Amino acid sequence: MAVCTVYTVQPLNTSCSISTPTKTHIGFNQKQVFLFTNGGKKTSRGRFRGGEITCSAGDTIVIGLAADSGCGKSTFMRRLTSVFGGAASPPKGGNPDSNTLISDTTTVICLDDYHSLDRTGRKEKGVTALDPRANDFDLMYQQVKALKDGVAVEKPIYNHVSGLLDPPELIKPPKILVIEGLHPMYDQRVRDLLDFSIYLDISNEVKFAWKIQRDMAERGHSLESIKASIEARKPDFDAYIDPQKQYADAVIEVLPTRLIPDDNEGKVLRVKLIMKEGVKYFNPVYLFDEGSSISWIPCGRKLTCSYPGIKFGYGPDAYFGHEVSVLEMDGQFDRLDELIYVESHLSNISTKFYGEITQQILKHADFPGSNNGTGLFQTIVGLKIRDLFEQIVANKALAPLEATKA
Ligand SMILES: Nc1ncnc2c1ncn2[C@@H]1O[C@H](COP(=O)(O)OP(=O)(O)OP(=O)(O)O)[C@@H](O)[C@H]1O
Ligand SMILES: O=C(CO)[C@H](O)[C@H](O)COP(=O)(O)O
Repeated sequence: MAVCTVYTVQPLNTSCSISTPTKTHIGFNQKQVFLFTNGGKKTSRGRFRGGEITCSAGDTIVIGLAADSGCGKSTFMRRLTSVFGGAASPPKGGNPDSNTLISDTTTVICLDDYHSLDRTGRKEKGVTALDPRANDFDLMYQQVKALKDGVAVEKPIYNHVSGLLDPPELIKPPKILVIEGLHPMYDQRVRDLLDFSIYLDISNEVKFAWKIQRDMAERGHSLESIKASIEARKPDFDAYIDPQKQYADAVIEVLPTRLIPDDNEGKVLRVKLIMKEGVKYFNPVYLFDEGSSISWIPCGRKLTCSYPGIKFGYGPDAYFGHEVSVLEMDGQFDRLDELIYVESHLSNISTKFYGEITQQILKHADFPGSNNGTGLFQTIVGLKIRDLFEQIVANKALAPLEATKA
């Protein structure tokens, strides 16, 4: 009796479907496998003890987060991990300069690890890290695909301290893989692997203000060197990074406030959450009335607002030819606990209990942006990703039942 390809599930508590020429058959949870004849008949079942069995359809969902350097990716990742109830840390006992962060549910890999040229190599060739020629998209694709299919990979490490490529580290397939960095949506093959994608779109004025805050105040760089570094990156940023936002399912756009005329301090922010319509497992958040256009100044009896106040906006729009819903917040909260008032007027936020957004923000009050739309919208996107993940898992669990009915 010939046995056809055998598949199993690598992570526990996941399921896996198997296709034979005659029928789709279903794998099993908890490291158990079925063997199938090439006619599609089940022959035996037992515990998986390792070997050559691989999974035909992995259960890892892949999230892409694109942004320029210094635009809040790490902060966003910390908020996302917290929504899943854990803290992330680098692989235990591994390279201390690893860029990877692992928690119970999520593994965040930094796409800088796919730089094909190290710092000296880029200098010699006169290319920046943003240039596709300095990155290995074939390897990025192969490894993200392998992880999505449930197969562990030996991923390279780009060492930001030495500027060199270090020996690789082992990455096992997680429940949720986040690929963050400069190019998660640049290569179509990688883009097609994404279950959801986000772009952090920080306007030049705000990027400059944040860079000054971090690199001048915290790292001792001069104003001139910060300006020069931003200018040097700009052509490649415009050519290779910025265009990725057209592919994103959600964009968080950060702009200077309109509440203070000619403001150039970059402290008060106007933040837009642009949500694509029609994305599977993603229902955009809305304010008051889905599909209407709303302008709301919540400052009154329930919300303390000092100058320049707070203004919300919501409504339908178009973004790179796609239908989108846009939620906007201009200004900042005086008291974070009063955010509950705003939260209670938002719908489709995918919280598990009343006040979950406010609780998350209060928990991380010290993270940058907790008092404005960046913190609020990053938290909301985190909740939407949790919801998307839970829907995908629930759907996969139903698939075997559906298949047996067929
Ligand atoms: N929402 C925010 N509001 C104000 N400042 C912020 C915000 N997010 C980030 N920043 C500023 O930008 C800096 C970089 O943030 P973060 O480390 O999250 O970015 P990053 O994209 O991960 O950076 P890198 O890629 O360089 O490691 C922070 O130290 C802070 O000064
Ligand atoms: O744009 C970047 C992404 O974080 C970095 O500039 C790039 O990874 C190169 O890093 P380094 O300056 O440490 O050599």
